[in-house]
Amino acid sequence: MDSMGKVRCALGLMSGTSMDGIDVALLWTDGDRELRHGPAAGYPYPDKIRAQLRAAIVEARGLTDRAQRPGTLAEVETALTELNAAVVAQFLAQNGLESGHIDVIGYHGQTVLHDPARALSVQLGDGGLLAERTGISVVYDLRAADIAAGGQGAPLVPVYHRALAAKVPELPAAFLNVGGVANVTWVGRGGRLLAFDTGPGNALIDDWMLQHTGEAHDTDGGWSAQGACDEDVLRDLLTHNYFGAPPPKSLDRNAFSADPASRLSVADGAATLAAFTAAAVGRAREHMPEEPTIWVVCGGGRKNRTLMSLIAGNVENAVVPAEALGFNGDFIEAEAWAYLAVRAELGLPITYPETTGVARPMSGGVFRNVP
Ligand SMILES: Nc1ncnc2c1ncn2[C@@H]1O[C@H](COP(=O)(O)OP(=O)(O)OP(=O)(O)O)[C@@H](O)[C@H]1O
Ligand SMILES: CC(=O)N[C@H]1[C@@H]2OC[C@@H](O2)[C@@H](O)[C@@H]1O[C@H](C)C(=O)O
Repeated sequence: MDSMGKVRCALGLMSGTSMDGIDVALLWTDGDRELRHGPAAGYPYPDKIRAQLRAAIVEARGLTDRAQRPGTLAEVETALTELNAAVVAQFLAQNGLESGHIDVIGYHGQTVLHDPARALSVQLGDGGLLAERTGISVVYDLRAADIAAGGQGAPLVPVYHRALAAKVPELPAAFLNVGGVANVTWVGRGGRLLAFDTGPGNALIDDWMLQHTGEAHDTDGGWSAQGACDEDVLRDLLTHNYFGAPPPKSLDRNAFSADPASRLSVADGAATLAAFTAAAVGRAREHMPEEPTIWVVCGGGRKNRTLMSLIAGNVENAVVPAEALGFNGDFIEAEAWAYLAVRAELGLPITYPETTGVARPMSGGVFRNVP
């Protein structure tokens, strides 16, 4: 498979479950092995949008169809899409680019509901409006075809992790993304894959910090480093039947509750919730065919030093931030959405039985060309 296809210039737009903002990354790729990384940048959500999204998540609980937009959902979707268009314009200007330089945008949007048991995963984001505003073709709703075909609709980043694995000295390797939720991709020799959400990532820690200190997260793990894990509470949290369940499996942002920790001090709560995320990563090993030689950690959670050392205590072999292999750990998911858009345009698979449980490898995406 040395034949290199046509290289396309793709822009990935990712807004993850942390609801912190929009990550943008440029990638030149043939949708296969050719990867050339361009500039990347993060644009935090304004407080107003963040508050609207928190309300939207509550409203979205009642949805029964991914296309429904009752209540404020339609208004929030339009505001969010306009914001993404403004961010694209800003990103292009900051990097001396014009819309004509970009072949395609891979647009994730914002997940407001993920319930694979009901074949429902809803991302707010209007691809048609984004194409109109930016003058660039858009591929979006990349989870839709997979979930309609009986897959989990998540995680989708594994096919990109597999492409990155070419840079890992020895397989099998695990790519661990610690965002709001945490997900892992195990890449074996010959590109064999296994992927699933491991459990909580930062979401419980973030919510805890916001509630008790008004801070958005446990910066660098400072609070958790001062606290002690409450083993009884941790045991209680780990009784959830998700961890022993075999993959495929994926999670909603709010699948777990921090209630068992409610009596703890701020520092002990942060330490216990970090220990919960790390222990869930440890439990993920039960499902892997072989121990990874290395754990490559991406996503904002890799900046929580307490969490990183707790993860290291729950796995065998090395745990390194993505930067150790030359990757930009803040933008792997945005790059992945650029990569997925190109694969979708080429009709290449983006999900597999081993990543989402879909019956056979599937392509996906909804396409909106420039009007
Ligand atoms: N300096 C830091 N110290 C501790 N945690 C941090 C730091 N910087 C970011 N984070 C954490 O990382 C989170 C953002 O991570 P990231 O952008 O990878 O998540 P996401 O992409 O929104 O989520 P997902 O992968 O679930 O879709 C923040 O909400 C915060 O919890
Ligand atoms: C439904 C949804 O948005 N899921 C996210 C979430 O955040 C992490 C984990 O849960 C993962 O399954 C997924 O995101 C990544 C980008 C993915 O699909 O690969």
